[in-house]
Amino acid sequence: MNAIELNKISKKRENFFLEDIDLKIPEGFITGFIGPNGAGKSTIIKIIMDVIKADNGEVLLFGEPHDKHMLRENIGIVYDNLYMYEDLTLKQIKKSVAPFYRNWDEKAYESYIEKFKLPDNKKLKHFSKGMTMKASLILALSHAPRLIIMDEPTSGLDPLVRRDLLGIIRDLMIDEQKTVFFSSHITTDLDNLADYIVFIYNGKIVFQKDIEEIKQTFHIVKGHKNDLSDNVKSKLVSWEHTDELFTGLLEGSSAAVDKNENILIEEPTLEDIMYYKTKERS
Ligand SMILES: Nc1ncnc2c1ncn2[C@@H]1O[C@H](COP(=O)(O)OP(=O)(O)OP(=O)(O)O)[C@@H](O)[C@H]1O
Repeated sequence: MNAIELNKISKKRENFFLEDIDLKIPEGFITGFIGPNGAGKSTIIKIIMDVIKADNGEVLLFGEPHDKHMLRENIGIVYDNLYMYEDLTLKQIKKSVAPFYRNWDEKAYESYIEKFKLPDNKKLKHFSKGMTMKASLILALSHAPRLIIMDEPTSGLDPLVRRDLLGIIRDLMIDEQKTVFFSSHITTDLDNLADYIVFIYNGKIVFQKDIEEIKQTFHIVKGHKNDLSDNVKSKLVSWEHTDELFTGLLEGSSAAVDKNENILIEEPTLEDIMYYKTKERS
């Protein structure tokens, strides 16, 4: 079953156009949603959450069209919005939101408070950014949603807090088999976490693949500039070079270039793929 399915979604904004977006987010996995600033990630998340309407196309959540009840009960959204409640404690916020959820699980809330080591009787204005993000995650998790959507949860966090938060998400998957849809322009967050990657650029989906397929599809190719023949160039998505050396991204079988023993083939990071794919298109 797909947790999220977008069929031919379009949305026009002043200087931006989301065009014919088809997307399938499978249940039970972590899907990373990557793309540079302004690519359209938040716009798509807002369309999924019914905060803004698409001009055309269809959104299905667990196979059903949008409906307020289904959205509230089944989706936990985690983003940087708790600053609106900075004069309240997490306990006070919890008291006001819990009655809206049929499946609110007070025991789960308390165990997350303990696990994440958050003081829930302290005003949010005294929380660090990382603590606020964990608070948002606790509120989302405590109503037992089937799907957790995180919009840039790690942006603005220092590397240690980011690692801590990513560890929490990983543990959630081991313990509870949640479905997570996680947008980030910090691709290193997703290198060892995501099962699937959706890559968006300029309002278009560049690819959606599982991590294994990505490893088989993309290769970093390196060598001396003299080995950057027209034949090698024709196989590369894009490349760059100094006076001596070149580095590029190959999409497809590495057999296309590995006959040349001076050429090195390496596994790319998601950042490499995003970098060279956006170079191709710019
Ligand atoms: N309310 C709005 N009205 C008009 N244009 C908008 C509005 N919100 C966003 N945009 C434009 O839509 C485009 C996509 O923005 P969006 O926030 O979806 O990108 P993003 O991939 O989430 O980027 P980031 O990583 O920077 O958050 C941008 O060009 C942005 O300027």
